[in-house]
Amino acid sequence: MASMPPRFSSLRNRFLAALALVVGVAALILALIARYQIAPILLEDESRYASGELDRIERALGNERNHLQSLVEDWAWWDDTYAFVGGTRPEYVDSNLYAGALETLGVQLMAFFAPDGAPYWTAGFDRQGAFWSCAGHPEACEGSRELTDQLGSRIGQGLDEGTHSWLWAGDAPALIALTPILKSQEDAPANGWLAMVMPLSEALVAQLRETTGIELTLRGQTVEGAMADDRLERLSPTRMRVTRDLAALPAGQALRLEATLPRQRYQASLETFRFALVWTAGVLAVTLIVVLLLLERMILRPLRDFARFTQQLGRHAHDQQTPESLIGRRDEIGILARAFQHLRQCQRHQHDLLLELSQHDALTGLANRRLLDEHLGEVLARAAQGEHGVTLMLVDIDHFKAYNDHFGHPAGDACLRKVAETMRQHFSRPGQLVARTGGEEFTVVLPGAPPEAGPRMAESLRAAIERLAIPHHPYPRVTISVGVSHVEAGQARAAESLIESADAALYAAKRTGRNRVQVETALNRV
Ligand SMILES: Nc1nc2c(ncn2[C@@H]2O[C@H](COP(=O)(O)OP(=O)(O)OP(=O)(O)O)[C@@H](O)[C@H]2O)c(=O)[nH]1
Repeated sequence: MASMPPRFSSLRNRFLAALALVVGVAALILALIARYQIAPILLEDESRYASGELDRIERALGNERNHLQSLVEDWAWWDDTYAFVGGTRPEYVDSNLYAGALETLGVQLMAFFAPDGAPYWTAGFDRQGAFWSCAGHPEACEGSRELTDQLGSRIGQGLDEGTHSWLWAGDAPALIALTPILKSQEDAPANGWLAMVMPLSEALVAQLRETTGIELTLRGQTVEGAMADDRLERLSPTRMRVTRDLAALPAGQALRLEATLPRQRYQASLETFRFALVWTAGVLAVTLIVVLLLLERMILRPLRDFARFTQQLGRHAHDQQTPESLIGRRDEIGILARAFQHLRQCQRHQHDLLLELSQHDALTGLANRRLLDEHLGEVLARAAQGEHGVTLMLVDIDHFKAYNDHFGHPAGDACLRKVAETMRQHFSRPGQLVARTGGEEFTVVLPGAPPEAGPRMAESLRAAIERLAIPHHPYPRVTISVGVSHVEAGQARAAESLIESADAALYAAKRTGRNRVQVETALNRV
């Protein structure tokens, strides 16, 4: 008999386990997507943002550069300057190249060059802020000639006659602008070059910080080989440092732009992603719960009821009807329940048929010996308990061989059926049983009949058969002989004994002429 499945193999638990596995795999895939798809996109976006911020600083620096270029062009295209480098205006030094003038311009160094790049005049401030102004190299007045040498050699190598500007990444970072000295009105050749150097001082950097809103530093840096790309260093979940090297003089040096930026853009994107994820997970979880509840209600619970019902059938309640809650369903479970019900009905029908066949005689439909034995055993047991007495009759058709021989076997069968039907009608009360126990021999069990009723009832049967008036040959009609035995209420008597007595009485009836009833003699009683 089938039993309920072990806990784990129940449909519900297996489904839940499979679901947990699917959810786990989905979570893992989601984590991998977040790690290898989403996070790189967000980080890439963050790098773009950082580079954009550096671009802004560079543009702000460019504005300073433009300002310096305008300044140097103003001075270089001034006729006094042209005359000064031509040697015809020496008072230019006193009236223009003094400390206050350079401070006002915000310039650290002004260098006038001859057309071949040789320094003509330099004026500026040294590291300590001391002002100098002298002809030729700054060295001549104890200044550093590193920058003027660099510019001089560039002029010497031949520059086109436009304005040039560079970043300076020496000891003190600075902006340089260099332009040819030209006459303002006439179309005269350049009379040399003027360079102005504006320090990228702490004040200027502070101003850049203010205009861009970015925390930044500028410093000279030695570089080897090609200029590296922007470098981004994530310092913490909320801060990052981005670095860019800007091409600068002298060769091998770069001006390093370093900005510390907040990571709120990345954090905000991450937060949005998490928010979407949490809500999606929440909606999915609620959906899953609803699906599980529906599954439990629509499929699993009815299936469990069905399984429980079939188990009960196996154990005891064989006749129990399939519950209406299952039969009445319109879904597949209802179809299954109805098909099951139909199968059970067929099975019951087959069972009844088999029982009928195994307990009844095929020709007459009367009980057979098996049913007789069962029934006789039961009524004798009740008789032994004093419930009632039992009368038993053995009935045999007289000269039936002769009947068969004369009328043929099929007619013999018809005769047997007629006799059997008459006997059935005769003894049709509850508890009374007529069995065919031989070819033309029958046994009748009559519980509850008093001892004196047996012979009377047997006689009545005999007369009824005779009244059928079934023609015989060479005898006038079909008759029967009956042997009767009886057991009284409260007496214990074996079935064999009762049958033997009736058989002996039947034998006596045959011997004494047939077509008669013979009751057992006391001698036959055991
Ligand atoms: N037609 C038919 N005949 C059967 C059937 N079963 C047994 N018989 C016949 O019943 C006959 C019984 O004959 P016997 O036992 O010699 O008894 P009898 O001729 O009735 O003689 P007595 O019993 O002494 O009166 C046999 O010829 C069997 O072939 C059956 O199912 N159908």
